[in-house]
Amino acid sequence: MTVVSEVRDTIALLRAQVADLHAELTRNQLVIWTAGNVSARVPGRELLVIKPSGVSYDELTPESMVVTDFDGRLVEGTRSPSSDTDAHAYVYRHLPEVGGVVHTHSTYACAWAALGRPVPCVLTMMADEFGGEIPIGPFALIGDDSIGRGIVETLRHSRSRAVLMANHGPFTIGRDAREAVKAAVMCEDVCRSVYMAMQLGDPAPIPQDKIDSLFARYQNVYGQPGPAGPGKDV
Ligand SMILES: O=C(CO)[C@@H](O)[C@H](O)COP(=O)(O)O
Repeated sequence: MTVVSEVRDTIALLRAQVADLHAELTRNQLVIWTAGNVSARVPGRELLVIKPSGVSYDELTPESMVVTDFDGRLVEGTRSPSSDTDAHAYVYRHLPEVGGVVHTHSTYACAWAALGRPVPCVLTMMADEFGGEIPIGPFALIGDDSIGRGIVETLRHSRSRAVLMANHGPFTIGRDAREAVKAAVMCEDVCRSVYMAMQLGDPAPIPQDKIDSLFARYQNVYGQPGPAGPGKDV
């Protein structure tokens, strides 16, 4: 029995979930052409499911998803994995609580990334979802561990599920892939709202104790009780 066959059912579910979640990127207008990707950790294994590189979102199916190890090596599938696979794998290797990673080039988040300016916490939704500002990560070139390292170093000591990699764009994390997609949607929305606020004047910061209180409520009470757990919008 191979390592993959032992988790075949799990991988089948993740292939379907990851393929479906790419449709959320287009539905929420977070990507153009093929510029963005979603992945999911295979629980208990050093494996991840991610989209193939450069394939149109319309063509993505569960079968076209690929499985790689945490060195980005293809384990299952016929196509080359996303060019951001090394970054996703680095996050899974170093942040064990993370089950999903998303990268997009959404417009407003990229505008903040181009400025290299963190997004200040001036909206309750930011406090809810990100627990504070959305930080900027270092400039890093694609092709080795440097993007992953920048994501992990920035998010390791932050409550934020989003980082804007300088001159590049947003990477988001979650306990699963759906949560990481939600963070990507909310990241773009608050980047747009705060940008608009700044056209009108100086947005008012939220005091730290209020941010803490909003974050605690949203993470622990919001949503439906039950197996999905608090903070899950099932
Ligand atoms: O940021 C980049 C390239 O700069 C990537 O996110 C690509 O734009 C999408 O890559 P694939 O997932 O299709 O390889």
